[in-house]
Amino acid sequence: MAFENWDFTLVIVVMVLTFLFRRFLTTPREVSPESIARVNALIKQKSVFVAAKSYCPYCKNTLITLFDELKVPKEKALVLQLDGMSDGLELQDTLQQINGQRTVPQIYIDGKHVGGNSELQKLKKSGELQLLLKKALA
Ligand SMILES: N[C@@H](CCC(=O)N[C@@H](CS)C(=O)NCC(=O)O)C(=O)O
Repeated sequence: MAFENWDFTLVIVVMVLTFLFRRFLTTPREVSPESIARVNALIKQKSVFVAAKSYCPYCKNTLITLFDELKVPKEKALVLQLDGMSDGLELQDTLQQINGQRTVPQIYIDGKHVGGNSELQKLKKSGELQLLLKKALA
């Protein structure tokens, strides 16, 4: 019994150390200026830009908020599912280089970085998101 508890503790310790190592000691891959220019152009291509991953629940929530609740017209938005793209990792590295955020979703409205789903939901609650979208889609 006592051993089982130690096993569990060890697993937790390894998970925490792995997280800390990945979070603080690994640097993102170098990305080329061309890649930065390409991603900046993608961000500005439509009024709304979302970089997502198909299995990500935060991304699903963001897409529901934008398209189902706030009725953003699909043609006004560029949604990239990074996990379905051969250069998805490079795009994610480049986004991280541009705005410092690693996680998805990454949301831009009118070319401006909004953040992830939690920031989007906060903006929706305050009513700011609706105003931002109204301006961006006008
Ligand atoms: N607080 C973030 C959480 C987002 C998050 O944790 N996303 C996960 C996927 S569900 C992620 O990006 N993990 C790293 C990765 O996929 O590279 C938000 O609200 O957007």
